[in-house]
Amino acid sequence: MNETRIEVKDLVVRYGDQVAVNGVSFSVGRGEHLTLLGPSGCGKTTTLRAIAGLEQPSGGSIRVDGRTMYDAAGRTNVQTEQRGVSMVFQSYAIWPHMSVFDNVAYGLRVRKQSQDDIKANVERALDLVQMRHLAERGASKLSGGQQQRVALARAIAFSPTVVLFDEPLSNLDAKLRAEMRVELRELQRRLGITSVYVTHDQEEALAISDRVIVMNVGVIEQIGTPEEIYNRPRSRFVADFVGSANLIKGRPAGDGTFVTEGGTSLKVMAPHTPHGKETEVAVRTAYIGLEPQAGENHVPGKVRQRLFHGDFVQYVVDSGVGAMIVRRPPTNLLPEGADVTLSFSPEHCVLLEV
Ligand SMILES: Nc1ncnc2c1ncn2[C@@H]1O[C@H](COP(=O)(O)OP(=O)(O)OP(=O)(O)O)[C@@H](O)[C@H]1O
Repeated sequence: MNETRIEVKDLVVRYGDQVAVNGVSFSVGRGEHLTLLGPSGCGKTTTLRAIAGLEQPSGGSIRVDGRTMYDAAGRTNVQTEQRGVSMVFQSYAIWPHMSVFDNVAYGLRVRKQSQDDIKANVERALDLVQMRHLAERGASKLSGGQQQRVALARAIAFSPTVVLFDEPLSNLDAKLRAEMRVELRELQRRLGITSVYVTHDQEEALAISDRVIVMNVGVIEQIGTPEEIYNRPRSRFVADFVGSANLIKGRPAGDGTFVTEGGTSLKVMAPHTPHGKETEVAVRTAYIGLEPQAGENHVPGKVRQRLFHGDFVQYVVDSGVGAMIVRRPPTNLLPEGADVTLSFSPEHCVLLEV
């Protein structure tokens, strides 16, 4: 995993006056699944397309498997077809008038493989996505999930070293998307594919990635494993965009203590050094209990609202540190108006840097 397969350094991409990607650097290890996550317009698709050679950067460098694909200084810019990378798009981009087999074979024919190789490679790819039994079917007669599998088979048929995914599951309904995530992750691990994946869906990013890059307005906000991003958000943006968190304003008072605007003293953890005196702590909604626990921060409160979601219950609790959202399992339901003690450990009370 430590062997670097993709290296992006100080990447800048402009559209006219607008800077879409503003100095982005990261690397992807062999067999790693890295996800670029961020809101619409943050530059994640542009970054991915630049790696594929579909976008012309104006600064920085891109290396894949030790080969320089783009280098502003050295004026290198390798053509898309010569980069050895494969891409799966949101809109499947499969041809409805062709059979499943021909769709998958297309890229191999373009690469002038022999008939025998084409047959073997198409069948292997279709086996991997469990679509071989539908090889002769017309692509227009497939469900959304099956079409996406064909697109995936086509992307892996020529054994690319790197696969780039641009929101490949976003056209599927929620249930199928959840199923395909599991399949995709399984396939990616089994084949040891090095991949960069773009999504705006934070749940998807956390579920399927080895590491996640959170982007905002053309720059990287944070890079880390899904657990690091969730448990140790660096900024208000990350705490807010990934998962759900309560943000409490105040200032650090030394010795791992944080004093809220309302004067409540909390024990916190500080994985990052805060920039200013006024800052915030983030407390995940899933990490707050409603009864006292030894060694935790305690804040008295009253349940203002209870929303039953099925898989969990969401409480809005008015407290001395503001209105706090709390997610609990759907058992031992508390009524609205109940007096509670908000309880969360210092480890889950994360001081934000910015
Ligand atoms: N072809 C283009 N011409 C001009 N501006 C563009 C072009 N493509 C993207 N942009 C702009 O560049 C910025 C980054 O776009 P990009 O598509 O990379 O964002 P994104 O994070 O992938 O968003 P989305 O999820 O909506 O695709 C946006 O402000 C966008 O409007």
